[in-house]
Amino acid sequence: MDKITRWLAEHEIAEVECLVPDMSGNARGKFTPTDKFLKQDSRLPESILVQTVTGDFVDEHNELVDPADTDMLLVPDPDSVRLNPWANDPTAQIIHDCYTRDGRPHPISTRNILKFVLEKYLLKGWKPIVAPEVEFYLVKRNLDPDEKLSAPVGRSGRTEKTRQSYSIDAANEYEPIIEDMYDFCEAQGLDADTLIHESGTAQMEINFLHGDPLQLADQIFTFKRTVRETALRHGIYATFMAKPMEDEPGSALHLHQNVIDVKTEKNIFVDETGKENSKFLHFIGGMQKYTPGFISFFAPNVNSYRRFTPEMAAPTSLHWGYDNRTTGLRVPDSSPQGKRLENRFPGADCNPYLAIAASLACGYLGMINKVAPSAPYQGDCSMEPVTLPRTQEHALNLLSECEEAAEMFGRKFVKAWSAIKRDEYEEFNRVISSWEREYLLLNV
Ligand SMILES: NC(=O)CC[C@H](N)C(=O)O
Repeated sequence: MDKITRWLAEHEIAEVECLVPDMSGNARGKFTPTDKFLKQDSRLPESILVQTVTGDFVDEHNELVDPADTDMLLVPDPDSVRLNPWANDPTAQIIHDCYTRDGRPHPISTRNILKFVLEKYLLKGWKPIVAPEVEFYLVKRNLDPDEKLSAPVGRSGRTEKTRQSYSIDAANEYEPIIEDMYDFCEAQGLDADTLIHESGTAQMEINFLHGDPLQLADQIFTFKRTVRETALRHGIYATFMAKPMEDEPGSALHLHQNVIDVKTEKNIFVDETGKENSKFLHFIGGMQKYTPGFISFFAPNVNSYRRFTPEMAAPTSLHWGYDNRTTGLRVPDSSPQGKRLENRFPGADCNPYLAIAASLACGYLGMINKVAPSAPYQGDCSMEPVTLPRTQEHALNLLSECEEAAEMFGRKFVKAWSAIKRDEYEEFNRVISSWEREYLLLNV
């Protein structure tokens, strides 16, 4: 706490945002005046952990959280203290770890789930390293959900024909927003590296520098808030929805991952001569074998499954390949120390703690169980049959059959996640879509 106290004093902080990521990876919490924050233990009701983008989850059977909705204990993580650059008064934002009242890491906190997976690595003397890339769209403000909410912004009215990844002119068009975004990132110490204009109109991608998985999950959590806030200040919205527009590419959260030996800090995916070794192949094998069971963490919303279509550089099957962007698992060209696997399955809409935890869990299981991968895929993999689940229901059924997911994430967590996501799926299914009305109302 000393480190935090000093930091708050140094920055003359008046208020502290005590933040906890919810099930969707969004920020929940409370504001506390600094003096109160320093004097009291922080507490919040346990039920915020089961909140999602669709609102509060009603725990009918009182199984997931304590029926009395007791407070859980919050412990601020000194490594997550950041300035909130858009607040009026000097404000700090601090991510908190959640504990049960008897002092155990809370089993339903998504940040804890990532920590559980990292502990498994540590027991083997390993430390994973990740580098995320996050895509998002800037969209016009429109509060009517029946209208095309997500019309992209842009003077040039680019269409599919003129779609250009990496276009500097397109990125320049959004320069004022992007400049503010960078300023805010810098003020918060986020390692946002390069920004490019992606192939969708007004679609951007930010690459993060590689580093510690928990730190980077915290950074993405903070970055999403930052991007939404910056866009609002410019009178537009930013969306991390996986597939916001039918005719534009979806948005991904690609994860580059490798593992180092804690003692030597050497990449365990290569041997002394720099050649990739069996651990690397088993890591890939694990990603192939266990991704179906864990896919609901890469694709957490009903909309996420619309992204898995063969066009637009999104994955549709479990193949892997060398420097092949049509496969869901890609081995980029690299130096030996940089040998890594890019997981292209997660959508930008995922909870970064859970997506990173799931991805590392699959690789870990592959190494532990020595799972052999298929042969690397050559050529255009988007021509292959779609084998990834196309619905949330299918993904949740795969999760329920995956004993390893319950072992890695904890039974209570998987139960909570499944209950919440099935509930959302049922709610979505109740809604008669405009497509159904258009084609079926008068024709069947
Ligand atoms: N940068 C890319 O490779 C495009 C990825 C694509 N937008 C997806 O949804 O997966």
